[in-house]
Amino acid sequence: MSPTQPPPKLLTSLPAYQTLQSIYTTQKSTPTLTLRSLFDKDPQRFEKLSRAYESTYGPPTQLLVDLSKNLINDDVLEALLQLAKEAGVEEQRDRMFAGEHINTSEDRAVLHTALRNFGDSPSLAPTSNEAGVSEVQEVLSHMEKFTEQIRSGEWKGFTGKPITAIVNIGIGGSDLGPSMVVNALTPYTQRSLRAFFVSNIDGTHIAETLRECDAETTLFVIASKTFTTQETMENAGTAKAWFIAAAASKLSDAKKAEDAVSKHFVAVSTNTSSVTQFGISPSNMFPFWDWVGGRYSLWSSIGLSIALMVGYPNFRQLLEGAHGMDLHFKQTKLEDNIPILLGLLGVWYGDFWGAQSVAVLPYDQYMSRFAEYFQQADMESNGKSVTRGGERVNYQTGPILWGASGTNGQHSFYQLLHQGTKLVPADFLAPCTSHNAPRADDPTLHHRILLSNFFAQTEALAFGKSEVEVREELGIKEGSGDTQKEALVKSKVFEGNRPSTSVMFPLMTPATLGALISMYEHKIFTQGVVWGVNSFDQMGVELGKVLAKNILKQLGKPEDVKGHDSSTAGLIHYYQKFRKE
Ligand SMILES: O=P(O)(O)OC[C@H]1O[C@@H](O)[C@@H](O)[C@@H](O)[C@@H]1O
Repeated sequence: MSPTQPPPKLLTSLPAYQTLQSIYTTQKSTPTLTLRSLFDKDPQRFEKLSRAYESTYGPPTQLLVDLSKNLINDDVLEALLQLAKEAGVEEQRDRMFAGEHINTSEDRAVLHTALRNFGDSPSLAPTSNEAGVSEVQEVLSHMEKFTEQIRSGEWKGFTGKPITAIVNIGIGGSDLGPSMVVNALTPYTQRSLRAFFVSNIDGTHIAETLRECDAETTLFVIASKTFTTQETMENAGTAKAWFIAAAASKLSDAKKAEDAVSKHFVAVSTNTSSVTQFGISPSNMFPFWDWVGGRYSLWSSIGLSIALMVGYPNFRQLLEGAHGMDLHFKQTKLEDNIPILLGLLGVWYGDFWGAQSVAVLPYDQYMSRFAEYFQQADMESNGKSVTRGGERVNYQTGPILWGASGTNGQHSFYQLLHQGTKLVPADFLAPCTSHNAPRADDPTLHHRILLSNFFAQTEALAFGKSEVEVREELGIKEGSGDTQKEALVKSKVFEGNRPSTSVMFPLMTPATLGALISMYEHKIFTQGVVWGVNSFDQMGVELGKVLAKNILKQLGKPEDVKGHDSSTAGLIHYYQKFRKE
């Protein structure tokens, strides 16, 4: 740990924690935080508790973040902001931007924000002289040149045909970001190019993808920060063997087939020697640096597949949109700082109301992978139970994050959101305008219906339907004496008071998406600081990897299966009995 960085205090030891705890306990006995009464009492609640974001950098980008349907009043908000101060959110934020090694366990800087700083905002630039920061623009230029060559057809495959399929082979941060963004920005993609993302070691993933591809027109992007990840290396090896076999049969020359690899394989990594060893020349390599965390890497050359699909200018706008939000996060006072407010709300629900999970619910089909992406970003960042100082926490840290795009979720899990026994704070996101107007006679019909559902759901969650209303609707007076009818009344009641945050934006554009991702990254950061954890390592993924390597060696013969508990040994023996070679 750098000497300038004191070990964090436990959240429960902060004075503002006690204030919040007492507000929570008091309101439990005499409910003060009921959304119906909060809205009734204050006609200005929406104006007071919604925040409009307008970018000051890059393409004009707007977001409306409505916090008013959250279980907060002035006292809660004040105490939460005080909590952010006591936890040192602003100081830690400034350390991150400056390039201090805030990833203490790995002794690394955390500078994904430097990847989207084009030099116009010196106040956000790192002061630490971290190796690689000065190369960012150079790598972007290489990406720009290469993506233009592929998209224009100037870059030819080994038989002289242009590239028509991009296969990104990577996993975790080297997969989820690019695949989520390519999906979200589908309207901006070059439709003559198809994108595939292979991540799983399950041979089905690569096999099904290769069935769709033609070696003559396919470009493989091998994306791995470390270039040692088992899944990626095996999938890349399989793709290379498939390619060489296809090229050899076409060219009838093994040497020429090997040479053809350079036209069809590029690498994105921090590990030049392993890339070279794999057989990809450094000229076909797009580097990045150890200060870019895997789950924060889509802004780096890991975004190559994005740039290939949407074009470099749109990729740049994605980065600019994110930078606009970085400026907001760095420069806006706490009470208007959207990522900080979102982060504090999460702490309020997790550590005081006992919420175990949060739902992310985009009403935009293009954002169907948004929740999946943020599962890694959030849960791998803050799923920790010791602080940066090594102290075991005595409170909840990162939530379980889940979600699906609207309206699909409504016909699936929303029942639990409305009437279940668990509190699930939810973020609802929606664009005001859709990219699609599938019906000629009424172009906006689908979107109007979609958005009416978006508005209705947060209203229903917040205000519910009281017993009085249900009785009135059914015409059943209190104490009717009919047990069946009484049960029906109870089952139709919606308690309401279920919190949500709504995020709206004019249209899903590259810059808007950049701003949204950056907003959530900084929310995760804020929470990590409040909880005192290191949001930038992922020690918890290691043990399983080590055990799997050992087990792999024992899968051959039953007598090799050693050193396991009876369950694990029994499962391996079952596999050995039924497997087919
Ligand atoms: O990009 P590489 O190095 O292949 O890592 C891929 C993924 O590996 C996992 O084990 C995690 O550590 C992720 O954070 C990471 O994104």
